[in-house]
Parts: sequence; structure tokens; C-alpha cells
Amino acid sequence: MRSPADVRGFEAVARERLDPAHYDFFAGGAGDEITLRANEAAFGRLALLPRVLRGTDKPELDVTLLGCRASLPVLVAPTAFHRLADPEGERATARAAATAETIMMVSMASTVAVGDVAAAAPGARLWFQLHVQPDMAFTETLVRRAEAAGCGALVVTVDAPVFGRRGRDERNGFHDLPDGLCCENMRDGDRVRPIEFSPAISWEHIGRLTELTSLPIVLKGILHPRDARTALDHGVSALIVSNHGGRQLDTAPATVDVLPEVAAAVAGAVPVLLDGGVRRGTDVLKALALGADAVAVGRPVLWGLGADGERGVVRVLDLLRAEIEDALALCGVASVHDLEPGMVRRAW
Ligand SMILES: Cc1cc2nc3c(=O)[nH]c(=O)nc-3n(C[C@H](O)[C@H](O)[C@H](O)COP(=O)(O)O)c2cc1C
Ligand SMILES: CC(C)CC(=O)C(=O)O
Repeated sequence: MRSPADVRGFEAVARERLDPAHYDFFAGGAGDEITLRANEAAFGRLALLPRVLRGTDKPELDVTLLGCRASLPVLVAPTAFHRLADPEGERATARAAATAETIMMVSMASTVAVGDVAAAAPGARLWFQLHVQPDMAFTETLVRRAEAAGCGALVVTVDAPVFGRRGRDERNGFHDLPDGLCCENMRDGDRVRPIEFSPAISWEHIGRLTELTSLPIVLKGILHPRDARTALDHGVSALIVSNHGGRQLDTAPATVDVLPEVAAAVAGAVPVLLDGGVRRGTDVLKALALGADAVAVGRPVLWGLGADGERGVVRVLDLLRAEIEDALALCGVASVHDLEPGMVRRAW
């Protein structure tokens, strides 16, 4: 196979290879998919204003987040069910993230147990994503599994008190994993628990989690600047500006559009990450210029995995790295730490 030249090319190959219902599960969003489309479209509406004659031979791409270094400001967002894309599943993704020297957020809904993901990818920098379960005792079990696997942070998803309504899955009748696959982290003795959502989730749960673990807590799914302030009051270690890739509240705003307000509310107190719609190196520059310390990618990783397994994910992350390097050079910026809001203009 000739390797695709960009993330969209990987999506086309993955689409050919995947079962159509599984492709739709990965690609789809909630409701009319307005937010899903808006995430990408919002990056397209922003212009980068380049400077010239400020060259450098070696652009600086690495970032350190919660004591964890990443060789590029692109992390792997937590996504469910990697074994639908490749038999090695999350093992392959974690090895690719280790090769790229970046952080992988392992989904609680992974099809390989987090401990096995860690064992398969020595040197991987893993964070664990958690949906707080109504049964707090089992939530604690999940936290202990993440700690035992050596995860460096707990990423608590806060935009899913209920599960988003996803029309594609409804139409395809896709509600369960095929036989032989399950959410391995949910094993409890002889049974596998279903993932439950917690409609009553509140700031109190975040307080309880901070008492339960010494791992840094990252809140994933913040869009409102006031929630960002409240998160700081609760001792949270980082935030992810996210609308869950348009899979939860449809018509929630595009993440890059609300990023400046959230970044202003946080005012550098903790790292701010963004995910949703990042497909190009130029998207990464825009998010960093507008106040993100790093971004995360969900579907691009799944497209790499579906197209060519571990190699595909390595290639997707390499492509993004090369695009970031080129965009920095073309913008006359030597380091990802030197990007600032004045470089981004609302255009078109
Ligand atoms: C197929 C799929 C599964 C996902 N599973 C999870 C999950 O288990 N937990 C979670 O917090 N977010 C999950 N997300 C949301 C991602 O972490 C992330 O917010 C989103 O994919 C970012 O948008 P992007 O796909 O445009 O990069 C999932 C997203 C996709 C596409
Ligand atoms: C199966 C879910 C827990 C994961 C998912 O699809 C999501 O969070 O978007």
C-alpha cells in the first residue's frame, strides 16, 4: 500500500477496510452532527498570519505536561474499542505512541485491559480515562487498575452524564461489541460489567476522586469558562477543552472557538489541552496560538490504526509532526512555545 499523504487519506483507506458499521461508529457524531462538522470547519475559518526572516534550523516541538514529556504537542485522545480497527487494538496504539514519544490516554472502554496495554508497550506514557461509575467502589477498582498499570494521570470525562444519541449507530443497529471482544477494564470476577453513565455526576465526585488517588486529575470536556474556574477551585491538574468529538451534545460550540475564553479563565494556572477536529499541523498551531498547551487527536489515530495497524498510527503521528514543523517554519516561529494569539485571525 502506498502510504496516504495526510490524515484524510488515512481515513479513506480505513473506510475501505473497516466494517461499515464500525467505520460509522468511529466517524459519527450525535444528533445532526452539527458539532462534529463544526470542529473541523472552525479551524478552516481561522487564518495564520506568518512572519518572515526569522529562520531556525531546529524547531522546538516538545512539551511537558504534568511532568510527562511529549516530543510533539499532539497526544492520543481516549477512544473506545481499538480492536474493531486492528486485532492488536490498544496494544498497537500504545506502541505507536511510544515510538512517537507522546502520551496516550487509554479509554476506560478499551478492548485490551490497561495493564496489558502498559505491558505491551514498555516506555509508553499512559494516562487513564475514566467515566465515573455510579458504583463508587467499582470506580475505585478502575482507579487502582490505572495506578497499577503505571498511568501518569486520571482523565475524568465530564461531558457524558448520559450517552450521546448517535443516529448512525441507531440506523446500523450497532450497540454491542462483537463476540470475543469486550471492555476489558470492566471485568469484575466472572463477569464484565456494562459501562454505566452517571446522570448525577457532580463536582462532589471530583472531590472524592482527588481524595481517592494521588494521580493528577485532568477534566475532559470543559467548554464553559466558569466551569474552568470551578475546576481550578477543585484542585484539578489540567483541563481538556472538548465536546467529545461532537458525540455528546450536538450544537455545542466548536472547541477552537471557545478555547480563548477558557484559556483566559485559567490564566496559566494549569495546562489547557484541546481536542476536536485537529487534522493538520496548521490546526495544531492555531490551537496553541489561542492558548492550548497541546492538542489531542481521536479519529486520526483510529484512521491510522484501521488503515495499517501500529505502523499506520506511527505514520499519522509522523505526518502531523512534519506538518507542524513545516507550518512553524512558514510562520517564522522557532518553538511551539512562542505561538501567540496575534498570529491567528478570523477570516473568510
Ligand atoms: C470512536 C470514538 C470513541 C471515543 N471514545 C471515548 C471514550 O471512551 N472516552 C472519552 O472520554 N472520549 C471518547 N471519545 C472522544 C475523544 O476522546 C475525543 O474527545 C474526540 O475524538 C476528539 O475529536 P476528534 O476525533 O475530532 O479528534 C471517543 C471518540 C471517538 C471518535
Ligand atoms: C462506548 C463509549 C464508552 C465510548 C464512546 O463511544 C464515546 O465516549 O464516544
